[in-house]
Amino acid sequence: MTKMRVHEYAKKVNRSSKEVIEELKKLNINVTNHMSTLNGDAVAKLDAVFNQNVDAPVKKNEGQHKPKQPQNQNHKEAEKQEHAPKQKDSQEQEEASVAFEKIKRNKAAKEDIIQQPKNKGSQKKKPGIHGGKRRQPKQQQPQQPVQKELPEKITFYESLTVAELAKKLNREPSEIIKKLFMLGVMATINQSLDKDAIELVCADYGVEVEEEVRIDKTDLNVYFEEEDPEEALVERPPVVTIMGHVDHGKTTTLDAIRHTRVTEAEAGGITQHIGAYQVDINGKKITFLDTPGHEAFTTMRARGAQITDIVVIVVAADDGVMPQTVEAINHAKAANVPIIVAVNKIDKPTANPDRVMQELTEYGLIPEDWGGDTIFVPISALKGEGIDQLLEMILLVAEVSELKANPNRRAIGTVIEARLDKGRGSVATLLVQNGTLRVGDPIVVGNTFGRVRAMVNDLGRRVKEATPATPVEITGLHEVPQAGDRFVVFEDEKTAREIGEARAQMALQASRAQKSRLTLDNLFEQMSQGEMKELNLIIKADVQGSVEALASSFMKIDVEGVKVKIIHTGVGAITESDISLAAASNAIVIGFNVRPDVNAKRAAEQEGVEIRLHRIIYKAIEEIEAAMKGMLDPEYEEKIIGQAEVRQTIKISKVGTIAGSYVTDGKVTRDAGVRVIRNGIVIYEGELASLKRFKDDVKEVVKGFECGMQIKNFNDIKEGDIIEAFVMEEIVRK
Ligand SMILES: Nc1nc2c(ncn2[C@@H]2O[C@H](COP(=O)(O)OP(=O)(O)OP(=O)(O)O)[C@@H](O)[C@H]2O)c(=O)[nH]1
Repeated sequence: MTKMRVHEYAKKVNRSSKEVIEELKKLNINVTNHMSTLNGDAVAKLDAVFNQNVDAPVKKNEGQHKPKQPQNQNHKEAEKQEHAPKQKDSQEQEEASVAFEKIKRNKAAKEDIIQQPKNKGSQKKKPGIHGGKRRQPKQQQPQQPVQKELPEKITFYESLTVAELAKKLNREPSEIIKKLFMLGVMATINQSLDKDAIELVCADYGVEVEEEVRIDKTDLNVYFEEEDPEEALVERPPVVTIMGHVDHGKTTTLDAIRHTRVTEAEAGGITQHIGAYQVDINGKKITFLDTPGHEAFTTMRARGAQITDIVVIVVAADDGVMPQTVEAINHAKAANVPIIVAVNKIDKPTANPDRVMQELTEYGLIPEDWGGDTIFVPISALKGEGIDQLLEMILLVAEVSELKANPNRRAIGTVIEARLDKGRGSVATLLVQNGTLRVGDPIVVGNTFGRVRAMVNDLGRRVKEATPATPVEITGLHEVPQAGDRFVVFEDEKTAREIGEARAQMALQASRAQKSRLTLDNLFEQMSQGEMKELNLIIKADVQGSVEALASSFMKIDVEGVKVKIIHTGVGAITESDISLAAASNAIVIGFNVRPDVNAKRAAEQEGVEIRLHRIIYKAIEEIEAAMKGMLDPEYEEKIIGQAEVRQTIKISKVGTIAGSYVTDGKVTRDAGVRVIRNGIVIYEGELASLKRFKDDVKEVVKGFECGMQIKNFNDIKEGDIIEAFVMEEIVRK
């Protein structure tokens, strides 16, 4: 005789658990709640009460033929008809609920085999689900299917369906479904399981799981994260940026370094400004970024490119620490880059290097002599004094930093400068950060791509390759990239083209999305940024009189010096040409007693043109005025959309309490606000953390269906609680 729980029985006879419990009380059978187990005797007695076929068999293979169901199933069908919501997904919900029913019954019947969900045509496809070739239908030999060994480890990408997971684990899907059920997860064979569920099942089998991470080839940052084997790494030159307050001598210092330290052989070369240069000190190179100031440094950083290894802060000894000195220190600190202080202009009689050092201690830059670890080098950039020491110190800091790169890989790096040259096309200075860049390399730079046609170094000489930390100017790109863009060399031109084109496409879409049209909501913002002198309006109304009345009233509005300008008026519906005019002139369209036609509506959506419809003149005026003053607050009112009854609570560690509920009225939506009502009293108000049908997150659940709800920051949910769902609806301005 079958044992089952009260709620299972209630479901079977299509009654509420409460009714069943009441009947049981009448029968003098003691139960505590709907989770209580009923023995066969009790079930038989209840069957008699509820007119069930005593011992109605739960057929093992009923899934094969849908109509052959136990009598009670007809009740279910009837119930479903009754509650059938007009929702699109009602079919799915029904199917899911049939499958759920079956799992429950089969569990109750302690069956070994759980039927597959009764999806359309699933009977025929069944062998396919098992891989197609293994044709022996498992149902025919339910005795003891030979179990294959469990794998030690499985991998997955994003998610797996129950069937896929079963295959990976060498288990029958039915077994997985059962296991999931035991673990509190209702699932059907084709349902996809998230990471948590997969891990739960695998942990239960003692199988290790690993989520595969697939690389997005179009994301250039990915190539920067690849690590090189330790043995492939060799020392590379440091990349240095010079920062400091205006007129403290950044440019003079950069010039002094450039002129004193260009190697003998290269001395004849005329240094070119390509945005960076290298100097050679006894065989060791240092790369200087030739764009002094913070802007370049922060722009690069803002774009995610950290290319500087050491910052030299130039402070004039006759002037001391100034605002931009502090700014420079903060930038370097934020980037976690070591700082060397060059105390400049020591040739000046008014120079007071000690004062500079003293002042800098306030910012945590303490000289070694005073017990700190910041290197201070007194220099006179103008006279070329102290430059050697400065360079030596840079090399010392570089050595401590152990800067390394792998020259034997495809190059990656960052754009330092780029421009369009009349004769040569797109010209970009690239700093190779890792690998070696060669002429002919297929390359993606920012959102453009190409092949390195020619390469010129900082001395204006043509070179064939550029090793790590070397700046070179290249030609051969289709478009001009931006400073701070990253570049990556690819194995072949085809890949570079594909990735470059994909990136260009993505950038285009992003920029389109960004190009925000004028709306009432951003009107004030645009006005306050001083970008707007006039507010362009297009007025369409039902009669000429209204057009004129509106136009003259709008013209009188003057907020913060921004005037309303009527660029077009007309009688009749809002048309597509009104929209294109609005789009071209960044205007808002006001419709008075008229509506946009279909094409206009579509065009407005596409172009992001705002249309405001009104029926009362003063409201139209008020709205525009309020928008210009930045006082356009949306108005909301609350609307109760549904109610659900908590029938069961499930505690999941680390997650919280899930309220297994039944929607008794209206609907519950994922984004609705919720109130927990106990004995007619609101005990909590908040929002949902999750709304699920079985294992699936859903947007809404309608009357007559069960769902699992979790309330954000509230776990004190109890059986019998009522959950009221409400939304705040914006009142449409008329
Ligand atoms: N006496 C003396 N004057 C210097 C020294 N270094 C720079 N100067 C002078 O200080 C002035 C400013 O120098 P720049 O190198 O242009 O300073 P900067 O920091 O690059 O200035 P901005 O580019 O305007 O931010 C120039 O007139 C230089 O000649 C130095 O060591 N001694």
